[in-house]
Formats: sequence, structure tokens, C-alpha cells
Amino acid sequence: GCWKLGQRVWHNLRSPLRALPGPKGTSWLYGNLKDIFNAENSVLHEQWVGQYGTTLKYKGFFFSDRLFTMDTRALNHVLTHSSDYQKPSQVRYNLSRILGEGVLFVEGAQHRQQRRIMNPAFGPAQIRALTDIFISKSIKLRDVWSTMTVASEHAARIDIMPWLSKMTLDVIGLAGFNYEFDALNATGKPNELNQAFSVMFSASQQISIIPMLKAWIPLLRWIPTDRDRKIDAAQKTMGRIGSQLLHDAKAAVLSSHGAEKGGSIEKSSLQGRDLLSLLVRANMATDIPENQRISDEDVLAQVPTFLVAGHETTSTATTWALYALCLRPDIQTKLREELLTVETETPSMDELVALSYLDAVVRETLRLHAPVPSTVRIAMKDDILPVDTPFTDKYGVVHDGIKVSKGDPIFIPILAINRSEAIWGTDAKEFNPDRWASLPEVASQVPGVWGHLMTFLGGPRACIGYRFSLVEMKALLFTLVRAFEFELAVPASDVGKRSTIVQRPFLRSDPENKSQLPLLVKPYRKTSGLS
Ligand code: HEM
Repeated sequence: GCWKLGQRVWHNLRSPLRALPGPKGTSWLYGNLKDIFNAENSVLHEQWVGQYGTTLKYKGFFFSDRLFTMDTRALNHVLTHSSDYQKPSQVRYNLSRILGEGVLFVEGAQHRQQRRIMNPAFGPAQIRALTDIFISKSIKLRDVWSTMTVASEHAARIDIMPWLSKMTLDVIGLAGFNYEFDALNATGKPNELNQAFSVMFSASQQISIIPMLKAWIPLLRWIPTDRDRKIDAAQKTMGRIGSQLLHDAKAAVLSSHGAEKGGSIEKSSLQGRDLLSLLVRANMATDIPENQRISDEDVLAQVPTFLVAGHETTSTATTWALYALCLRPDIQTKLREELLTVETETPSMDELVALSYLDAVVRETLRLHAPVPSTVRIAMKDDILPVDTPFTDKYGVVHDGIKVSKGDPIFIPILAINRSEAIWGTDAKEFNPDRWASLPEVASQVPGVWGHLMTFLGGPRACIGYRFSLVEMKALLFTLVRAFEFELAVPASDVGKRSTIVQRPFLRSDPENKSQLPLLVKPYRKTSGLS
């Protein structure tokens, strides 16, 4: 521990980040991190930008300096040079404990190999083929809520978060692994994989000192805690079910090819639209060179990775979309009017994508309520980040590049860029889908993979599932907003945002502080209004 701390102090003393202006740490252990967790959104960072300018430093664990910059050119440099700016080892350790060593965890050549194999599963044609899963699960959710509204005389009070989460879990189960969680089936028995997954997810959302110390000091990892035991048990369940899924998928391939008797298996002959089928193809096809095949272990590591990455993010985004529509009933009505122009309740992907106001509402939600509010990278070598706007250090010297040294952490301000007034204009913090009709020119400098937003990040480590998520969100909003009118069940001032990995709503009035968003949900009838 002392050695690590000494290294940290020594690194800090020599880091060029020392010259940057920024706030003083408020705790020797957490630096400014506790203040950031306690403040909503990116509010604190935005205040600092007002005080110290667009490039600054703040304190992380054990007084270490972290670079914070709103400069889009510097951020673009970090995101596009993903081998030089990797995830910090502590973050990777925590990820591997919870998700295994899947595509979110791996770096360098192994990451490039996994992305190359998996990218085809997320192209437009594949997402088009998955649209019927998005729609049928949305309809299932709509029917569950309809039953709940019939049972109550007026509008039903529904905490929409867990329901949206069940829907997206069902979708990623089917679309990813051809596995039916059946989480939306209220009468079914609890699913074993779902329970294991919940343990993993709640563990990933907790911020506490013990896992943090274990991430820093490997020797401490030998000391088991209650959290470790729970994660180990959940991992065992996931591993067992994952192996079974993989075994079944392989057996199906072998039996359809008669390959048990030594027959060859060609890549192009393996069918199946889910991600697992694609992985099995890359694992078994005898016409792919041995060294390019993906191992059983790597296939299995993708199961928890995709369950976590592909599930809570989209359900949280849809939760915020409905929240925004409750705050602006005029936008909710305008959206419903557009959705009702479609004659079928089972639209194709192309029909969904053609709905321009739905598209604007989804973009505006993902801008203002980005589910992943930030991420972190570490410099793997000394470097200079080019900047658009020269900045002044705390000694009054003007710089046209940010010097970083190997080991310096860099905060990637997803939400702060999405809400920046310098980029989006003075109404940047308001929900205004109409802004998407004509964007400010400067927005094109945002280095995001989609929509001039940082929401799905950019560069080689950008979100692989963004198209998947956009169509799934559209299918959900299409089905739900046509069927129901939504209103907040609590005063708007009671709803707060809590940021851990994913930014979720909670009620200030709830002493348990659990994530939730209760809405009044009422079936839409042409002349109705909420009583
Ligand atoms: C609104 C929904 C979503 C948001 C906001 C989101 C956001 C992000 C962000 C910010 C990252 C980069 C994290 C980092 O490197 O620090 C990421 C990576 C990733 N996302 Fe998403 N995501 C969403 C939906 C999905 C879906 C639906 C899937 C899968 C079906 C998915 C799979 C992944 C994977 C596998 C990665 C790791 C990519 C890599 O490192 O190469 N995401 N996502």
C-alpha cells in the first residue's frame, strides 16, 4: 500500500498536470470525487469550467491529479488513439470481476480481434432483422401496463424503471444469445440468470472503499468480502448457463453439418441472427485460420458483457425520454400525433427511422440525459494533446497543447460536452427536439460516433451497440406513446439524478434512495386528458 501511495505521490510531483488550474481536493482519500458523485449531472464540472476555463485538473483518489478538458480536438485525439489512452487498470480490474474479460475489458490486439468478429452483428442489416424482437417485446410491455391500468380506476401509478429494464433484458437475451429470460412474464418464476445478473449489476453500481483498495493493491484481493462471495456465486451461475448456451449452439451446428464425423464447417454456412451464433461461427468455422478463431473462454466472456452493456443503458435512456415527455406535455402530444399516422402497430425498422419527430425526441433525450455521463482513460505514454482553444495555466502561461505524462488519468466529459452552451447555444440545458432541424455548425466538431453527441463515445472504442439501442428505443417509444398518456406521479422537484456508471432517476423524498421513476399511466383515447 505504501509503495503504491509513494508511486502515486512521486508521479503527481512530476506530472505536467500540476501546472493546470483547478479546484482544491476536499478529502485526502477521495479528492473531489465524492463531491462529483453527490452533485447532479455534470454540474460541478460545468462550474469549474466557468471558474478555471475549458482545460483544468481536479483531484482523484489519494490526491492524484486528473485532466478535465472540454476541448473537442483534445478529446478527439484521446478517443482516436485508443491504444495510447486505455482504461485505467483499476477500472479494468473492477470490470473483469463483474463482466469477465469481454470486449469492454480487453485492450490492443485482442480488442481489435473481438471487435472485428462482432462488428458485423451490429450493422444496419442485422438491426433491421432484429426489429421484430424490439417491437414484439414492446407490445408485451404495453399489454402488461394495459392490464395494470384496467385494474386501477384512474391512471395507474407505475414505477416504469424496472419494467423498461425487464423489457430490454428480454430483448438482449433473445437478440444476443437466443435466450428467453421471459422477465416480462409477471406470473413466471424468477429466472436464475436474471437473478445472477441483478447481483452483478447492483455490485457494479456500488462505490465503496474496499473494492477500490482491492483494485489498487492486488495483494488485498486475497481477502474475501461478502461482495466478493456474492459476485463469485453469480459468476458461477452465469458461467454455467453461458457454457450451456455455447454447448447447445455448438451442438446445433455439429448436428446440422454432420461434422461429428469429421466434416468441415464453412463460415458462410452457419446461420443465426443472434450474436452468439456469430461468435460460434468465429469459434468453429474450419475455413477460418486457427489463430483468428475466438476461444470458448472469449465467447463466454461476452455473455455478461453484453447483458450489462446492452440492457440497463437503453432502459435508462427510455426512462429519461418518458420523463422528458412528462415535463413537456406539448411535445408528448406532438410526438403521439406523428406516431399515430403509422397504420400498423408492428412497423419495420425503415418505418420507424422515417419518423422525423420521433428521431428528434430520441436525439434530444440522448443529448440531455446521456445514460453514461462520463468515462476515464489513462495516458500510456508521454504525449501532447492538440487543442482548438489555447488555455492559460496557473502561472499565467498560454499553451496551445496539453502536456500529459504516462500514467495521467483523463476524464472524458460525455454529459458536459452534450450540455455545453458553447456548442449547443444558450438553451443547451433545455429539452428542445426542434433544435435538431438546424444544428449549430460547431456541433460537428464533437468527436462522437453518432449524432454529434458524446453519448456513445467515439473512436475505435465507441459503443458497438448504438444502432441496436436507437431502434430499440424507437420501438419502445412508438408502442408506448401511442398507447398511453404519461404524467409524473410526483412533483418534478422530487426527481433527482444519481450517477454511478449509469445515470438513473431517484426520488429525493424516498429515505431508501432507490432508483425509480413513478409515472401516472393512462390509456390514450382520442378525447381523453389525465384527470
Ligand atoms: C442508450 C444506450 C447506450 C449507451 C448510452 C451506451 C454507451 C456506451 C459508451 C459510452 C461506451 C464506451 C464506454 C467506455 O469505453 O468507457 C459503450 C461501449 C460499449 N457498448 Fe454501449 N451504450 C448503449 C447501448 C448499448 C447496447 C444496446 C449494446 C449491445 C447490444 C452496447 C454494447 C457496448 C459494448 C460491447 C461496448 C464496448 C465497446 C468496446 O470497448 O469496444 N451498448 N457504450
